[in-house]
Amino acid sequence: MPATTFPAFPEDVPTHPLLVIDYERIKARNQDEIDRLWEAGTKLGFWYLKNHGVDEEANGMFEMGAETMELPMEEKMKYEQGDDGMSFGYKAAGANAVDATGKKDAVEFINVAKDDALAWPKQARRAYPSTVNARMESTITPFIKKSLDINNTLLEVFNDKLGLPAGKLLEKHSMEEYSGSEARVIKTIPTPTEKGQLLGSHTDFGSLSFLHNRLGGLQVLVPGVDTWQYVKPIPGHAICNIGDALALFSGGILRSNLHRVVPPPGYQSTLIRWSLVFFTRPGNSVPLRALVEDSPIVAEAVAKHPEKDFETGSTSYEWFSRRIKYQRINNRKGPETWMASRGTEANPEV
Ligand SMILES: O=C(O)CCC(=O)C(=O)O
Ligand SMILES: [Fe+2]
Repeated sequence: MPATTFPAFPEDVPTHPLLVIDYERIKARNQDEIDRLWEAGTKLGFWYLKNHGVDEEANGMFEMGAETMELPMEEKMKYEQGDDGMSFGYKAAGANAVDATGKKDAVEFINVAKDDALAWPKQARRAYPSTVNARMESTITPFIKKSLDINNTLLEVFNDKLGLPAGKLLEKHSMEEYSGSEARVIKTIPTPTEKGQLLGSHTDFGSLSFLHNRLGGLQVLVPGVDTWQYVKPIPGHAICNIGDALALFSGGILRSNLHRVVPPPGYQSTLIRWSLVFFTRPGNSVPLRALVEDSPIVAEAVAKHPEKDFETGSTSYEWFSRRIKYQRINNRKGPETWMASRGTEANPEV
């Protein structure tokens, strides 16, 4: 079972401070807190979230992840994602590239679709290992429901700040429509000689990510700074970030920032690294484009930058499955395959 206490993040390693947003105050629609969330979402696209009330469910998810990763490889591979662009299921370490050279990633993970968690005991999208099924009702569905609740509240706040009609962003993330929304538990075995990327530099594919980290390793590339900087895990604080879909809907006002995972610093590099994410993504049929007809604020942002392209011509499903598919080593033909997996980071103006 993953440990719940960890050696501290070393003091002499520089980190990038994120704004700390208090979820209780956001829920109460405190204007100062909303303004700080807006600042975080528009400047870097990353922030800490405290008072989110999901620690217990997150601990259960880490246990589910550990139980799953302990299954024999042959068993896990029965639930592998495959090479066609589906994300749900198991991904072995080394199945994805981390860069254009085709260097392999080092992270193993299990992804559970929000659609399966909400439909349980019916199967919506795919079957899972027994360790997932055993904890669907007790652990996974409660974690996913709480995470959805939090991300939906944040979406409502961004909706209003963007001057969109009430409920517009929630409509694009309907609970009923199938989507790429999923929970992910990631395990990374320490690799003493590895200094490079464990999970390649990327922007997130959907709208909002809600991340629970205990060891360091996550790094962000802050606008205007040319070196990667660690984000230090803080107990009880989730790390939240904006993905491509919200950046596109908002005409680039909200920022989908590059990030990656490298070995944790100092003594932490000798430990198994566990992380947990819930990704909120738009419904499969939703076109990814700036919502210019719905908000003068978005329309103005787009008009100010005619050089930028917010018309992807893709639905959320197409965007998401393309990115998953071309990260896969099995689909690799050359550096162009990696380029085909890129999102808004390939268009750094967005
Ligand atoms: O493990 C982490 O800290 C980050 C994971 C991540 O960025 C992702 O899965 O998209
Ligand atoms: Fe990510």
